[in-house]
Amino acid sequence: MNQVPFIAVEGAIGAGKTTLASMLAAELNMPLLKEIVEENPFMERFYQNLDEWSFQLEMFFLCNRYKQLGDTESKLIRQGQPVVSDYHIYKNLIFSERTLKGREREKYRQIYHVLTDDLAKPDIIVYIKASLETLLARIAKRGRSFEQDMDHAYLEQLIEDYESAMSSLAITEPETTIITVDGDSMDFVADPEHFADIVAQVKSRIASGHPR
Ligand SMILES: Nc1ncnc2c1ncn2[C@@H]1O[C@H](COP(=O)(O)OP(=O)(O)OP(=O)(O)O)[C@@H](O)[C@H]1O
Ligand SMILES: Nc1nc(=O)c2ncn([C@H]3C[C@H](O)[C@@H](CO)O3)c2[nH]1
Repeated sequence: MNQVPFIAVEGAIGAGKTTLASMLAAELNMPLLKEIVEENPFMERFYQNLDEWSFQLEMFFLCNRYKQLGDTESKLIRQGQPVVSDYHIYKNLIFSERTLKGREREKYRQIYHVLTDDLAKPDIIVYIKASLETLLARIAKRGRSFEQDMDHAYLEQLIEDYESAMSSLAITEPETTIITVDGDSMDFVADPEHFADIVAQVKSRIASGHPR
């Protein structure tokens, strides 16, 4: 691995990505790339009517992430600086394949590939895998109003979509190391030993060397 790793934290809604990414960035003394969700003007309407608002919402997320990652690439990654991000660009496809249909899905796929195929890919993905019960508890704890009536079937489906996505990334991006964290049993917030265990895994992958 490059001595200056690009680390992305991923997992379904409420898994703890931002929390863990912030903790890792502080612990490893790396800059944090954090997505600002509240700026998305379609969020509330999307959760009220998925079919009507999916395309606008997915395009907004895609354009924002493209800009943010493009900037990060030129300011940090290409300058030899490490970074910890609270998302992987691939999540756009995980969500859009679930929320879009027909011509919109096809058009979105094409735009996704045009925009993202040449972006830097993370060296390490820390994938927080958590059950529906855990995700619902964390979504309730965070208390964003637009997420409180989320369809459980949608969330359950996303858990499966994340599982498939991580399996396909392991094949299509073999140079990326995926560290899976059991988000139900590993409480990196409450238990310092659990966090230390995750840090040790990340450090060992960095030390093991793996060209980007
Ligand atoms: N290991 C944990 N134990 C207990 N609470 C946690 C844990 N991780 C995160 N939380 C809490 O769960 C809520 C969701 O966490 P966070 O915002 O980090 O999730 P996320 O995966 O970034 O969410 P999103 O998918 O919406 O971006 C927050 O209130 C956070 O404080
Ligand atoms: N449809 C859709 N596409 C995405 O790319 C995407 N990324 C995040 N989210 C939702 C999950 C949380 O509610 C909230 C914060 O992560 O935004 C998304 N929803």
